[in-house]
Amino acid sequence: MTTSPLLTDLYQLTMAAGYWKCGKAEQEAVFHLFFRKLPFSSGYAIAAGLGDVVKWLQGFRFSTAELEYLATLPGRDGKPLFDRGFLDYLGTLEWRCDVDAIPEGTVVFPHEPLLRIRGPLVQAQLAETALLNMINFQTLIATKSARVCLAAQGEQVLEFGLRRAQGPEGAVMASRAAFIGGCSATSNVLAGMTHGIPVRGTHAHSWVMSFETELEAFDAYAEALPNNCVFLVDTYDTLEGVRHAVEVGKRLRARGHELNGVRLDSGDLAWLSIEARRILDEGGFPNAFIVASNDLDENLIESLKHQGAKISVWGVGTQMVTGGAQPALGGVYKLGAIRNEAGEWEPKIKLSENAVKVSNPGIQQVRRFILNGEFRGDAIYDEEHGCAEPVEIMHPTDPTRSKVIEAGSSHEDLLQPVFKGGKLVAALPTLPQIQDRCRQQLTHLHATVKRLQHPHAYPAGVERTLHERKLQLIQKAKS
Ligand SMILES: Nc1ncnc2c1ncn2[C@@H]1O[C@H](COP(=O)(O)OP(=O)(O)OP(=O)(O)O)[C@@H](O)[C@H]1O
Ligand SMILES: O=P(O)(O)OC[C@H]1O[C@H](OP(=O)(O)OP(=O)(O)O)[C@H](O)[C@@H]1O
Ligand SMILES: O=C(O)c1cccnc1
Repeated sequence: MTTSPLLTDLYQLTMAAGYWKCGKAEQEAVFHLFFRKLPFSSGYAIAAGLGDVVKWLQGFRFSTAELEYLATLPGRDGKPLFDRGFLDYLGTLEWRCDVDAIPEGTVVFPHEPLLRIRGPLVQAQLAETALLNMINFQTLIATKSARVCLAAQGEQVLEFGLRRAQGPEGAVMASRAAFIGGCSATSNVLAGMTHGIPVRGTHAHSWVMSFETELEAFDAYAEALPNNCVFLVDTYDTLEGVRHAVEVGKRLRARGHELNGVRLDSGDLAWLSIEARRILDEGGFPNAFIVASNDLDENLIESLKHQGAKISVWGVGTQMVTGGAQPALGGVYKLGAIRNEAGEWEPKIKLSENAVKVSNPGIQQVRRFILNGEFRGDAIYDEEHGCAEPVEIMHPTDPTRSKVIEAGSSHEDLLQPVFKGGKLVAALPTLPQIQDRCRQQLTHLHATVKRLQHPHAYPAGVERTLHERKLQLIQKAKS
């Protein structure tokens, strides 16, 4: 993954040049990264991408070659866009901001800051685009994966998406995020090496097609790779293919190996899997599993389960790594407060005709309330002012709806320090630990919030006193 600070939009650099010129570059600011709408009409999302964010921030330094490239960029009059003095200043920059983040694998909801960046305005601004790129995509895919894995009800889900992913880096990031959401393994060998994700695979139709007969193809595969025998059975006739797998499986067993399973990749997967199961069981292979693939997603998996499909491993490619019908999460990065010349924090707000787009002001934190092991509600509050007791949260866009947090709830604050003054202060979890966190988190959500369609809305909103200060700021900005 690139760690170049040029992984940004040009306007970040032109604004940076402007901040430098007008003496605001070092002014302290706080930005929050959040999304406004859950993807896939899901009841929750899974935070992901922080691991790559940390690597990118650790490498945040402009190299001589990068500065030389910037020096070649023309303004609209053809003269250099950037002052030499500004480029020299960029050359001295090292990451000095505080970063607080919601740990990867945490369930998150609209308007909750997944990242909070506090430090020199110019640095926080220059990080915006790369942070959005990494968090938006991985949060989208981790959420998709969590939905698919919940639909699979604990059965293995293999991520097969590399060939259909959004480019090579997108594919590796997608494999990482899919693993966080609950996938057991990936077919992407580079993601295996880069992130330590288990790699798995079967074989393609080309293997079968390159032989005269299917039987010959399975025999040759069993000879060459006797410890990796999952035969793709649908090249010519699926159930005939299963019978061939059984025949070859018996010869394999005689050599001291075992037929691991078969893969179905077309046709009616419910009916075929039931028939294939019968053939495998009657043939003496009750432990051979049935893998299914073919443009699967969470809804198809749920439907196949309702139909009684005898599938126990799910291969999911395109829909997993692209997000399918929703190819992007619309996360944004907004200024929450800026320190004025008197040294006080000034809350900032972005107005909009559209209530959902009016940003929350202040230095925000997210407090999650838990009762009897269940997540009961999240309050976005201003850390400078705290939460007023009893805690009341307002619906993000409909202030007529609010919820008072039940007495006796315990709570935890979700944003945790990752960088202090530019230094990494957190011990980063391993990918299996992040996956485990995701699995644990989901057990604390009520089943109705996890429903694939029309889920119950989890109460996540703005704490009352922050809401009131927000209304005052709106009034002030309008007048
Ligand atoms: N029992 C089922 N219930 C619901 N959807 C199914 C069922 N069986 C398969 N599907 C899905 O229906 C779609 C069928 O895909 P498609 O129309 O491409 O046919 P196909 O079986 O793949 O044919 P081929 O690959 O030979 O062209 C796939 O997304 C598949 O996962
Ligand atoms: O359907 P997806 O969820 O995207 O899963 C990946 C797909 O990629 C392969 O098909 P492809 O036709 O590319 O190659 P094959 O010959 O191995 O089937 C595989 O058989 C799956 O159908
Ligand atoms: O190993 C497999 O079965 C596989 C790998 C990539 C894409 N589809 C299937």
